[in-house]
Amino acid sequence: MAHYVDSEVGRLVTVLLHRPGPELARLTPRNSDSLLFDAIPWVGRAQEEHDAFAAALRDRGVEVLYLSALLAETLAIDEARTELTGLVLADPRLGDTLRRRVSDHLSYLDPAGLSDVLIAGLAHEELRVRTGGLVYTLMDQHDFIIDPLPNLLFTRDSSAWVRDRAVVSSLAMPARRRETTLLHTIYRHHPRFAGTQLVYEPTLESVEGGDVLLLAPGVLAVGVGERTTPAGAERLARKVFAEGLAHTILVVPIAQERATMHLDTIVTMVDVDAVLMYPNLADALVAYTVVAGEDGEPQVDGPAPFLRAAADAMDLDALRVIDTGLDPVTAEREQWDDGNNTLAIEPRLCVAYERNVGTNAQLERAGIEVIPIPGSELGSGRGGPRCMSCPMVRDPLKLPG
Ligand SMILES: NC(=O)NCCC[C@H](N)C(=O)O
Repeated sequence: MAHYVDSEVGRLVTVLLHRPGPELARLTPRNSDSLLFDAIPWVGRAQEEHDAFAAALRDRGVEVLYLSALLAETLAIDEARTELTGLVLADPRLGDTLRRRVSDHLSYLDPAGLSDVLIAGLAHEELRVRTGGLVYTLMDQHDFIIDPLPNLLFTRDSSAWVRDRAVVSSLAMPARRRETTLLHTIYRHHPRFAGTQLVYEPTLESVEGGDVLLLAPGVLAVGVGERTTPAGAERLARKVFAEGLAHTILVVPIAQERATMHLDTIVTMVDVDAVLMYPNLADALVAYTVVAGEDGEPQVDGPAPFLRAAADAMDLDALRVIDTGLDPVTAEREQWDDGNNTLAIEPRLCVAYERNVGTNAQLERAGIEVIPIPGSELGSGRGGPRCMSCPMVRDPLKLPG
């Protein structure tokens, strides 16, 4: 199976999603901040919304893969099972006694059951033991023995594909770090990905998929801010240059704030030469242009206005810019609600949250067809259709002219 992605907008063939499940039911007012949710989602409704998202993609001929199914299939392989349970059991919080109890508990689970626990976590009350030692005894009943992964929903961030290589992210926030161990094991053990080379690994400097945009074949934009660090962008640049996956990387500083946690919260592509962009930042955004020097080391030029640097790198006269929202206040509201965060199915066709009516009208006016999906519950984690999807196959982009 050839996985291949060289743009944001080439016809989408295969995408990885995660249908949210019991891990969302772990969110409480007590833990939602540290688990990176702004509200407590209604789980059943979030699942309905997600099913509508998956159906919209399937209706357009896209193959939808589910992360939990890939994980369960991977866990049927002994080596993968040993690797992932080993990582969970290595948590120093457990101590030896509780570690033995957890190990016993996991050993009785079939691959699907183990997949469920690795995603939804294990609560204190779910581990029924007569004696769990000091650690179990002193744990609060609200504590988790294995932390849940509610942000697995945002499959964009934990991995991304650049041409035929997988970038397994190194996630910045403690609440998300274990997500990448699942992807790392899936890509190295699941038969579907046999022979896949990894360009990035979870132990390296922070890089998150939401910050990586494939502006055009050979041209990447990488946001650096709350999540991806300059060191991560530099490491990624060195790797993609060494493997001939790109000739130019635009490194784009973004404010270290929740509203702009990833580059794809302020800019996404909707056509080969058009971006949907948060107007309150459009003019201020700059980019450093990074190319490979003769010694293979990244060479940095700039800064220059982002839109100018991007057009130059993409060999365009200019990028067409469509504004999020109609006025500064609507723009700010709709940017917060992921109005910017569209997923292109092909040039001029994208999926967007229905609630962002001003932005979606702007898109339609600019000739971009919008497939609206509900997202009132899904959005409580602050992520839209692009965040919730990891394209694995897109048709190679044919550039105009
Ligand atoms: N690419 C994205 O912007 N992904 C959204 C991630 C939301 C998640 N609650 C987080 O804070 O990481």
